[in-house]
Amino acid sequence: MAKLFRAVIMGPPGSGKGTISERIAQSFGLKHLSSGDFLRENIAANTEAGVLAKTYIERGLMVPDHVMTRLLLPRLEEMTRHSWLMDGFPCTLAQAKALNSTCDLDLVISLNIPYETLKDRLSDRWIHPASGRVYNMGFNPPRVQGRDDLSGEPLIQHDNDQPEALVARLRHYKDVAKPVIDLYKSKGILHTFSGTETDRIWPYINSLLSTKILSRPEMDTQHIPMP
Ligand SMILES: Nc1ncnc2c1ncn2[C@@H]1O[C@H](COP(=O)(O)OP(=O)(O)OP(=O)(O)O)[C@@H](O)[C@H]1O
Ligand SMILES: O=c1ccn([C@@H]2O[C@H](COP(=O)(O)OP(=O)(O)O)[C@@H](O)[C@H]2O)c(=O)[nH]1
Repeated sequence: MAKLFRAVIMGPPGSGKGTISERIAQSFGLKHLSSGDFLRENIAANTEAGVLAKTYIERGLMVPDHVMTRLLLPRLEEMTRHSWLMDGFPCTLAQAKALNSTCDLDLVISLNIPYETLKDRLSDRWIHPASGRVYNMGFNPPRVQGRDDLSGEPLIQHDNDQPEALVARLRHYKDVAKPVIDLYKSKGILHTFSGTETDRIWPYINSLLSTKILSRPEMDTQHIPMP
């Protein structure tokens, strides 16, 4: 049986984590796990963690680490038979350390995208709140303007995707992500991709994952030591 593969994708808001995660999930058959989707599911189901998380998200704040870990780690522990890619978690060093105690990651993808690009993308990002499906008027517009392709329900924009809120969000991301990135760098599993277009970054991510995922079973049978 092919060895299980666990990866994380990191990047500032608008860097394309969701877009790239979907492509990875489709091309490599990994499960795409999203912290935002987990939170939305818990909010919809009125779980204790969901009710608590909602009070932070509504104020545009990050959900505290202990709520995030209590919510996500049990879900990951259930996924012992699946390969997965996690998008949106860990965000902080405390979350990364908690994740570390649960599983060994094979790979971390970090997206490094210029500010102007993030600003342009986010000011044009439209979201279907119930599913978390994301559109952009230039890049992947909905079939009917302002409506979700699958449900036909209205799309919304988030206030904190507008340029006024973005500078503070990016500063916050840089502050909290730096030690997480340093941690994964020191473990030798960090791969950083820079650029302004997902379509141009994607071939590099695709070929990296092709080598990592396809070579693993073969490496196991031949007992080639990992570098
Ligand atoms: N790992 C996390 N730690 C703390 N809070 C989180 C985490 N992941 C998500 N959240 C909370 O859930 C909200 C929704 O997350 P989600 O990833 O869907 O959207 P987002 O804030 O628009 O992020 P992005 O713009 O990077 O896609 C976040 O704004 C934040 O309040
Ligand atoms: O090359 C790209 C990649 C993404 N997007 C759009 O940019 C926004 C942010 O992408 P995503 O939600 O995937 O980023 P995340 O916040 O998850 O990192 C969305 O409206 C995407 O449709 C874009 O215009 N060009």
